[in-house]
Amino acid sequence: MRDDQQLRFVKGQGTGNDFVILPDPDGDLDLTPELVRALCDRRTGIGADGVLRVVLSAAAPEAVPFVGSARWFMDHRNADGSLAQMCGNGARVFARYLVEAGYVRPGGFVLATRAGLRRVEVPPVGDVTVEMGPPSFAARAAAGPFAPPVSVAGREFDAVAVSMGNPHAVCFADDLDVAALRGLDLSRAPRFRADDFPEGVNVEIVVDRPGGGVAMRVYERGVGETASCGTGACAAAVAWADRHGHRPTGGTTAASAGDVGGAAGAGGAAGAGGGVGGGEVEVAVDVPGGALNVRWRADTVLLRGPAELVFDGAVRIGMLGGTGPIPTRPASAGGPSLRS
Ligand SMILES: N[C@@H](CCC[C@H](N)C(=O)O)C(=O)O
Repeated sequence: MRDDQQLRFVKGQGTGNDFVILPDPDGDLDLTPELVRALCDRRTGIGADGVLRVVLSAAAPEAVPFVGSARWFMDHRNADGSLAQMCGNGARVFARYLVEAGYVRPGGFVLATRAGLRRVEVPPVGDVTVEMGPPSFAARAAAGPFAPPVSVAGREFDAVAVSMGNPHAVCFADDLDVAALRGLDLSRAPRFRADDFPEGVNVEIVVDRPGGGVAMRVYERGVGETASCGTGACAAAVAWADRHGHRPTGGTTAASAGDVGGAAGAGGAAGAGGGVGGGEVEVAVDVPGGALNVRWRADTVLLRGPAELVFDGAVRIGMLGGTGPIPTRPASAGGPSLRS
């Protein structure tokens, strides 16, 4: 519900990666970068790492190709107003919202995202799982393995470039333990060659976790340091497993279905340190905001973790720094503006 002055929202978070959820089923809201920045401002707005606009696929021009497969489109924006292809924690929070708001029954269903269709599994209570699709390791055909230099926290790394729909540079800090990882200064943006990451990149710093798996911190494209990043956790997990020679075996899992892959959320030992079983590789990923579980299968990666709705309310748009009345889509326009 909204009027010219107020915009209703729900605040959600998954392992501390937090989002302003804007219900906009019919796509009436013109979600400008300025409005996103104002909502996400932690001093003068609600405060969040990003915005999740909840819109019917039929009302989102980008999602029209998915209308037959996914009723809802996750319109994710970074806190700086930019678009991202995918957000793993966002997808889990978005799915939890759809269930709690009564739009979808608990269980398995499919979301439309800018990276394509993503199957989620939302139990009535407890962790939410999203099927993230297969990772893609970047390689430079002629020049051998691609190890782009990345400078972050005052250190230089040869990163592992992994796409989870969005770009990641995974940096292994082999000489650091978890305590030393916590002590790094991530206040400054990482540096990298624009040619290596023309769309920018999310940067993960990764160390071994006692008991197996990894601990990581992340500097997100379009946000800054965050308490967690779901796509980053998947990128870190598969890069770590691959580095140790652990790759999933077998072909498409029995439960897979078309381009959204297998049934998310089935099986898997919570908190497993890292191991291979039944053809899949399971990796525990600790982030500053909590713990995530990643399972890498031959055809997809499953991300599991908490997703909570924290509070809801109405924001007085006129009071947000630099914004005027709520921007609405002109009746003649084909859909909401997707300027980045
Ligand atoms: N926090 C997200 C990733 C959000 C998008 C990212 N900042 C980008 O620009 O690619 C996640 O949980 O995956």
